Amino acid sequence: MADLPPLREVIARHGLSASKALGQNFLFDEQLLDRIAAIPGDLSGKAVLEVGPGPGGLTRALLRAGARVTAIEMDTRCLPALEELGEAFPGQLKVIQGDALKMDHAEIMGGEPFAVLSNLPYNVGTALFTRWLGGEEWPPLWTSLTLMFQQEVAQRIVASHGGSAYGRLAVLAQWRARAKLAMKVHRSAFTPPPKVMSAIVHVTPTAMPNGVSARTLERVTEAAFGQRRKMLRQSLKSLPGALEALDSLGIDPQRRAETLSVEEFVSVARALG
Ligand SMILES: C[S@@+](CC[C@H](N)C(=O)[O-])C[C@H]1O[C@@H](n2cnc3c(N)ncnc32)[C@H](O)[C@@H]1O
Repeated sequence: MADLPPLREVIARHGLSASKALGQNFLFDEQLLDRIAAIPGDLSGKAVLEVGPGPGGLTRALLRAGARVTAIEMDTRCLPALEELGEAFPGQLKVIQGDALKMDHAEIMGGEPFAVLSNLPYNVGTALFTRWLGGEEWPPLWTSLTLMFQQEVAQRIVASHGGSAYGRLAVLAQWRARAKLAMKVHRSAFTPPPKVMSAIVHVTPTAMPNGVSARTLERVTEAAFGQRRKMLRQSLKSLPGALEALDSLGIDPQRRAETLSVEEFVSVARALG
């Protein structure tokens, strides 16, 4: 196995001071990085998409685990460090420079199933998460998502109905996938430390319920949680057929959005056709 220099040395040698504009907070603890790389299970020989490798901390853990990694990084300053890493693991690492939000990931991965691992800035992470979990096509080409979020967002993704964390993100993440909180990561593990705690969410696709369109479900949750303090009879009023759907399903229109389970949202969307 390749003998790699410590990450701090790599960063110093390549002058990779963390850029605030690019949301850079680096992880240096290699044991922690190995534990993160182990979350999706055995990656040996598997295709992995890593978004935002930065200086390559998680990347080296993935390569050590035997994964074939395609990494998309926006910051050109990181490329020489990633190139060095690629040389230490011949044939295992492909680096693509650019904005992951503007790329077709399935195409980049050559149509082959892949696991996604990523530690991204909050806004980019949420945008990609919504994209990976949205759309009518299911199952997706990705086999799992292992993503770092600020802890509060991670809790919203895995939330059950009945609480204030439950909302559109939870329904999106749970109606045809299993989402669990895999690991909490203390802010002090990052350089520089962010203001808030982080957590890693692990998502795996499940079967898509029959007769439901992703777009319709999205419209229902958008309307319901858009006015989450209101009763459904008010918040869903603007959606044609929604109040009739509640009636036919025996769902009390005086309930509020956060009391509806994921399954109940799915049945409302199914009734709307
Ligand atoms: C929070 S840092 C994490 C770096 C490294 N993975 C780690 O854990 O130490 C996020 C990385 O994502 C990169 N990045 C930010 N926005 C991006 C985008 N839209 N596409 C690709 N990379 C992006 C940043 O340049 C940065 O290297």
